[in-house]
Amino acid sequence: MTDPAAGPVAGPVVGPAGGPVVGPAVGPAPVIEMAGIAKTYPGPPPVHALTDVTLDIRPGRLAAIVGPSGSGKSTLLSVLGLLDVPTRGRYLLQGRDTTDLSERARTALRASTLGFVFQAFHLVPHLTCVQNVALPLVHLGVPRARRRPQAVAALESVGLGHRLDVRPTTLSGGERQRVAVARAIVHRPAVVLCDEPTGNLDTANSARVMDLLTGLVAQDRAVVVVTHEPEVAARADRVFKVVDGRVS
Ligand SMILES: Nc1ncnc2c1ncn2[C@@H]1O[C@H](COP(=O)(O)OP(=O)(O)OP(=O)(O)O)[C@@H](O)[C@H]1O
Repeated sequence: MTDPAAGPVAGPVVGPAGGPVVGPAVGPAPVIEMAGIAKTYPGPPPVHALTDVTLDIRPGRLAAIVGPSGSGKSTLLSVLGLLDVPTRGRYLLQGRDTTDLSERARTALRASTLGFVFQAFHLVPHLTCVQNVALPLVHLGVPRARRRPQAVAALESVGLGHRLDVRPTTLSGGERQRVAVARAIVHRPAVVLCDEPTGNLDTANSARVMDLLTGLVAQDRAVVVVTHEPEVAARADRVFKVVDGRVS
């Protein structure tokens, strides 16, 4: 597993055994493998939000999840993000079966392996940009002295090295989302999960955020984007279509 406290934001992803991720001719080994995943919300009445979902996500790839409203995209992202537990099926993250993890182990795995970007940014308004970006490092127990340099490096990597100590409320929407991207990558997660990351942005800022996300892909991270926007999906290496809880 990538050591989230190991240093700068950029750099090659390594495999579970510490060596480079080397896969079959089809591409690098999957970082995520789902087989037969189902999710039913109990209700009443019960809602079968996901049915028999089998997919894999590979490093160095941008995957888009598209589909009509209510089709199950957010549910799929929640399961991928270890925020929700499937009713059935198997979910391997970096080769580790997540199905029977305790809540505590699930939270720890989520914190070390995954980064999140949301449509509405979800920044803490009373913290500065650098404090917001350092939050995942606090949760991972990174020593205080190492947090700021890592957060600064992450903000520099999204072009915000000059806005370190201001509050995000003083920034534009595009800048706020770039802070959110910095927060998502500061601990060097293997996978970045994004829920409509450009949904609140104009065309120019959307393109800039997508450039950042494709830059992560170039660093061998896996990026997964739920989107309604065809121009975002058009940049994906793989598009998963969700219809009535089934993925194709
Ligand atoms: N907590 C919940 N309890 C019960 N049903 C839920 C819950 N969350 C979602 N659902 C239902 O599960 C189905 C899939 O919802 P989901 O939010 O995953 O769809 P979506 O594709 O993300 O939709 P949208 O594009 O509108 O955000 C819908 O029928 C929804 O009403």
